[in-house]
Amino acid sequence: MKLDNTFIKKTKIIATAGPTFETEELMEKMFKHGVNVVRLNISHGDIEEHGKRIKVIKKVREKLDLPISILLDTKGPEIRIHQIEGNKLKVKRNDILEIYCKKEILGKDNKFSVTYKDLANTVKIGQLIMVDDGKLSLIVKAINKENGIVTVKSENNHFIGTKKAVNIPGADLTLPFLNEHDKEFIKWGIKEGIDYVAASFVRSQKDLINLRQFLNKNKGQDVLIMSKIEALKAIENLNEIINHSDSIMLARGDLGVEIPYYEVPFYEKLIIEKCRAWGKPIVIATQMLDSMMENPRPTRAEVTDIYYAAISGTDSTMLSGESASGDFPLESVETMARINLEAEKNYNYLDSYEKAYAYVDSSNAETAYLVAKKALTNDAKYIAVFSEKGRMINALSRFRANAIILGFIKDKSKVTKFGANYGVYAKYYPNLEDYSSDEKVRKLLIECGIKKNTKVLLATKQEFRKITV
Ligand SMILES: Nc1ncnc2c1ncn2[C@@H]1O[C@H](COP(=O)(O)OP(=O)(O)O)[C@@H](O)[C@H]1O
Ligand SMILES: C=C(OP(=O)(O)O)C(=O)O
Ligand SMILES: [K+]
Ligand SMILES: [Mg+2]
Repeated sequence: MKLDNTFIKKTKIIATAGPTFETEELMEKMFKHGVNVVRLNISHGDIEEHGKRIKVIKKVREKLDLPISILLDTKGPEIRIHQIEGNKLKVKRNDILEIYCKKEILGKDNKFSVTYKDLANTVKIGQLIMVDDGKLSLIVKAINKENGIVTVKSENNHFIGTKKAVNIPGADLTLPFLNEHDKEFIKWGIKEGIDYVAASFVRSQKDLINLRQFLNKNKGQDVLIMSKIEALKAIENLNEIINHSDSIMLARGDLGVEIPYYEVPFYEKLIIEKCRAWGKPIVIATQMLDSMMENPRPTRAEVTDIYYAAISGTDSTMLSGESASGDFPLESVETMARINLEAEKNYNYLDSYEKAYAYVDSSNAETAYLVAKKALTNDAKYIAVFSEKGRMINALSRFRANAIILGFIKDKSKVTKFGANYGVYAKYYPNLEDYSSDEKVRKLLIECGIKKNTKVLLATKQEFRKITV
């Protein structure tokens, strides 16, 4: 592991892989520019395609010796458009379109089909159907239940693509939380060594209990559950969902159409605060740099959005289409990293630290609290933690120590389990007893790219001390 580049930051970046972001060359650049977690969205693509990407991720992270995590994002109970001819169907304002739900057709000539067989029984005349995270609004004009065809009128111009998301705001969909497609992918993912499952459209703790059971039954005990808050029901059951999750993603794409879009910022602030208080990593996602799909520079609004997410205490910020299929994936990650770094300069570490203390609950927390305080009052840029399973590392991340947390972990399987955690870079290191030897620690830190004369705090769960490299 080399922590000597400009883009080593505390706020983590999750980037979605896709047709653009999948080559070895780009992966290497993206990892060096601040990507910490690669997201595979299984709403798009098959096992073979994602399998190729996992191979590349593993190869590059090994080459760079970086603890890059892999996140598998499920389909969940969602609606998507089937294949569109040429992946582009031009829709104009006031166009009349037919949506087929009982049979699959190739989308063209203002006709396309969707994955939800009950669509015609669910919608009502005058209701809104949203496509592509709300970028296209369709009003229901006629319903043919027998043939499963819903006729709609378009409110605006837009290009529809294959597998774009479809939302019916307020509707209760008759879809199971865990579908066969997701189960097959998750079983495969466990074998491939994924670190996180991002659970789409979680509605209650019951969904999460089922998912945990399914993971455990398939040897996925170590896989962390990241619940995506993107359904109205998830907002209603927020506390029980956070309680039953390892981490949370605020999936603003779907959420912004499932609830009124102007309520999203309120929930963003509330959910960051809840997750910070309960010590669960939180990810803010979707449209963070949407304009960079086509432009090399962000809008002022996007810069402000990322900055405020970071300074409000999010652990990670995410790239979706910007990295998966945009024209400027590397510029996007660099832009995001620079904004995150800027927010870190102005972050109120003291305030955050004091708030976290109110919720101390683990045996590691007392030492972590003292170490984090030392990092606040000293000029130590790094905290090197020697940990069996990483509990002490978790505790320190939670206190928002104002330092990069270098986690030396004995349990190899835990090394990539901190990708979404604020401040943490972990490395497999079985000789925890080396903590006591200044000489051995110095050598280790220099190997990790830390320069001579840098002040570093060393910690185990019992004690800590200072060292100058
Ligand atoms: N594996 C993939 N294959 C093809 N396109 C992808 C893939 N992953 C993402 N994309 C593209 O990037 C866009 C944004 O990514 P993402 O947020 O993951 O998907 P969505 O918004 O459709 O849920 C997608 O709509 C799709 O056009
Ligand atoms: C991240 C999201 O989920 P997906 O891209 O899978 O729809 C979202 O809805 O914001
Ligand atoms: K998904
Ligand atoms: Mg979504």
